[in-house]
Amino acid sequence: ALEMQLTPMLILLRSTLEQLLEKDTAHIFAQPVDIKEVPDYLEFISQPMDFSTMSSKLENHTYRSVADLEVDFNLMVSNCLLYNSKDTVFHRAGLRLRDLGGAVLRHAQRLASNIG
Ligand SMILES: CC(=O)c1c[nH]c2ccccc12
Repeated sequence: ALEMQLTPMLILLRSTLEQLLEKDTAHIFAQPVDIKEVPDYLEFISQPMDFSTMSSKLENHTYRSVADLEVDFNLMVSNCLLYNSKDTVFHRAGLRLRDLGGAVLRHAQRLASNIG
C-alpha cells in the first residue's frame, strides 16, 4: 500500500537529515540567518534555507525523495558560499559541509534505490 511505500522513505530522509546536521558541528546552518542581525542578507540571497526549515519541510512531507532533500541542502550551501567572502569561517564551513554532506547524500541515494 502507498503508506507502506512512503514510510521507509520518510525514515530514510529523517536519518539522512540527521547525518547532515551532525556535519554542521558549529551549528552555523541550524537556524535561518537572522535578518535583524544581517540586514543586507536578502539583497544577495533570494531563497534562504537552513536545517530547521528542512526539518519542518520533511515532517510536512514536502520531500518525496533524497533528490528533493538534496535540492534544499545544495541551496543552503550555495547561499552560504555566495553571501560569505572566501576568507571567512562561514565560507570555509560551507565548503566543508558541501563535501561531507555530499558523501552522506550519495550513500542515502544508494539506500533509496534499494527501497524502490
Ligand atoms: C550560513 C550563513 O551564511 C550564516 C550563518 N550565520 C550567519 C551570520 C551572519 C552572516 C551569515 C551567516
